[in-house]
Amino acid sequence: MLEDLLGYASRGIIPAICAYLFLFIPLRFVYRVYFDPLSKIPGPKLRLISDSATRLHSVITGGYGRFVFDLREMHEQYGPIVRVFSNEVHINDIDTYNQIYKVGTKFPKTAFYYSYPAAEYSTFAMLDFKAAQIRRAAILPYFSKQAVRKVEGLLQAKIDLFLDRISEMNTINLSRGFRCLICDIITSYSYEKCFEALRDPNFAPGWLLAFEELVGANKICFTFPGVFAWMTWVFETLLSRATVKKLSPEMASMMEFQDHCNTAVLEQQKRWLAGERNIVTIFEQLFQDDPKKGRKAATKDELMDEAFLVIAAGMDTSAHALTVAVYYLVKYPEIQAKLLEELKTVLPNPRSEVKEEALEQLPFLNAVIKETFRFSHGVVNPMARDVPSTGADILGYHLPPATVTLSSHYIYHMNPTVFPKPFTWNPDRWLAQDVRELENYLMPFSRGARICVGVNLAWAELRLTLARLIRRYDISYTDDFTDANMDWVSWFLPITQGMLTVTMKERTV
Ligand code: HEM
Repeated sequence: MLEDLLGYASRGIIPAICAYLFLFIPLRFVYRVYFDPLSKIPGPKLRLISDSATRLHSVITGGYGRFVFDLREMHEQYGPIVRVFSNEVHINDIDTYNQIYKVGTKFPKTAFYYSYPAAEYSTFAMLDFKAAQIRRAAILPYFSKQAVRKVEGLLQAKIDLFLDRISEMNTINLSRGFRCLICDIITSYSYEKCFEALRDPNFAPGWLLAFEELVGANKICFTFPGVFAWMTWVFETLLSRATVKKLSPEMASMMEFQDHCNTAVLEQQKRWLAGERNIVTIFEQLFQDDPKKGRKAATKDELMDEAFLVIAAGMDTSAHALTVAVYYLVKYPEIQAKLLEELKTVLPNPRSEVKEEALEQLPFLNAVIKETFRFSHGVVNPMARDVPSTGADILGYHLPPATVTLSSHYIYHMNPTVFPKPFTWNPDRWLAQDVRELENYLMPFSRGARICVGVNLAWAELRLTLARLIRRYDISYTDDFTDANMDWVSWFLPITQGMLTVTMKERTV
């Protein structure tokens, strides 16, 4: 009986698979290449055989991590718009970028690319314009320039600790040190729960190592977000924490880290609801309804995901930018010397203190940071936005509703016409008479309705940390450091192949 059933099943399944492979896929390929609405858009045709197969291939070979480099070549070959998946086009045209990423845009985020577990209920994953605007409006006041100025003391205190800690170390892993610094700033600033990462003897707390280990999972997370969400659900809901620990200590460590964030924000909510008002938090508005603004108090899931998001969004981005800056300042001593001379005008002694306000006035420091942002990119995977229900006419093609448009900042930051010798780190280019065109092509924080919430905080972190670090220490690479350590691949953020390891000597004058 069972054998009969299996026989019938296999007799049905095998022809179905054959029909799918030898009839459906070839016919669909022909349709995609010659007949569908995107068929006129140039691009490599083989990718159109199967999106899933192309993605799977890139996971196995690591190709998706190099996708942004391939995109540059594709644009050189095919022009400013390239069809990269059956329903996705990548665009390299600044006017189109500024239309898609403007305030009041009609292009929402693409669900497929914004469904990360742990950020599912956060601002980041909100697709609806109105809902996102309401949520952002509740958080943005805590990230305004004035708000960041108010907590400058907190930033300075963490930077003091960082600078003192490195004086105790022989060799310093700066990639990790910067992450610890930024993590402690964000967690203290956002919900009073400093993770004390800077106090770890080697800037290597367990959760940070877990973060690094889990980068491999990014391959799945950013190539097949749905699959990753499902795997995370299994880890979180079906398995006990002890089992997760046995199966994947890294995953367990990450979950513990998340638990800390969750506990901190929920504890704050409890205190706030009990009437306490003297709380350092960026979530105060989210603890309460605001009928005038059409906002309901955030749910538990929303609060927990927002708490995790600020670290996920703010830690590696800022820390990577700091790493890139120091890497190049050590590589080019003459540029570092020029910066040091400028810094001495506001920091007379190696251990002097300085306010961000004074650093804002230093042209070369700000040029160094802009050139650093051009190289660190922020989010480096192409950001995905859907064509609205009206369709869109872009670069001579009509894109039907729900076509996915992709834009990689890397492509703009490395534009050779706007930035001659684009791969040369050269802060002086930002000191030219007219830098409007350069500014137009620099968008590490994205633009418009969904621009990064933490821009002012990130600038303050970069200005204060770089100025005080370079003024106080003479930095050299360790003997085993090589430039290859700083090569990166793109797993949403740029992930370097190794660490920036340095030795430092206190300056005496
Ligand atoms: C150098 C530092 C940083 C860079 C380059 C950066 C870059 C970006 C970019 C490009 C986006 C848009 C992503 C997308 O649309 O897919 C973004 C979003 C966001 N960033 Fe940042 N970021 C930085 C630091 C921070 C910091 C310090 C925070 C807060 C602590 C933060 C919070 C956020 C949030 C909440 C969003 C989501 C906004 C939304 O979806 O509406 N970022 N960031």
